[in-house]
Amino acid sequence: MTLLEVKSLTKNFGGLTAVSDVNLVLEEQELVGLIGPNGAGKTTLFNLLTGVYEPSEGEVIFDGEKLNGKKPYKIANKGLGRTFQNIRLFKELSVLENVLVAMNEKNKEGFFTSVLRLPKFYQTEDRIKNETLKLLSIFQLEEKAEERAKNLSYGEQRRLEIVRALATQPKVLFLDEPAAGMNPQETAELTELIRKIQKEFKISIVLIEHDMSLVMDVCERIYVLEYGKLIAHGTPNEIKENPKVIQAYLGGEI
Ligand SMILES: Nc1ncnc2c1ncn2[C@@H]1O[C@H](COP(=O)(O)OP(=O)(O)OP(=O)(O)O)[C@@H](O)[C@H]1O
Repeated sequence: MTLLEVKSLTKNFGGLTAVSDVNLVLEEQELVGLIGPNGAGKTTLFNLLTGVYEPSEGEVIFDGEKLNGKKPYKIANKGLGRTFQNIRLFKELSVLENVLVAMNEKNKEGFFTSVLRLPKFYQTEDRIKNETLKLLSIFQLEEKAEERAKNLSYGEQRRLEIVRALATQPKVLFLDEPAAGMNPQETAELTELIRKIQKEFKISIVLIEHDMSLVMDVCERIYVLEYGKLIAHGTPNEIKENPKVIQAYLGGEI
């Protein structure tokens, strides 16, 4: 079933069209790549889909509902989770607290339950903590639960960002260059993790990534952007052999 539909999406910044007439679909439980040279419009497209920017033209339809004009937190609550290119953790908070903050919006107790610390409040708190620890264990971060985020290795911080996005219980997870700055070992582990996330959480994933081996390895379909326009889409094998894609990446020197 189609989960997300993007119709003729365009974003202008003054005279620059960063995203131009883009159409794409995302099915349930699909793992899709979004690639393209630097400045192609990939992050802008993520920002349009998650409500950070309003489209200049076009529509974003999620689960049959038009998202245009909705605030980012409303869109997140509807089930679109994301990570950012630059790490955005609360560095002074513990790993556990970082995830609890992300979960908070989804699990808000009634005002009186919270303020009066009724039994339900503690039950909910315990349940959330247990769920969080379970989530952390999938990402091999359980033993670091009490560690401050700033003391984690780079790869661990990136994994924690993904945990935070998953804590909002998304139906679609947008990962913006999750392997950026990772060494080959960390990238290989991340590749496995992305597969595991899709299977265990049964969600759709859209992945922006410059590491082509990662993209070709995990994605079922790939969309290619160049100068804001979609120039190709297809399976990894089709994309690898597409002359327009080769031209975009290698400037015609095949
Ligand atoms: N807020 C903004 N104001 C003006 N121009 C912008 C803004 N955000 C992005 N752009 C421009 O839009 C174009 C697309 O940028 P975007 O960051 O979406 O590309 P990208 O494909 O994600 O690139 P990269 O792979 O380098 O991250 C670029 O020319 C960029 O300079």
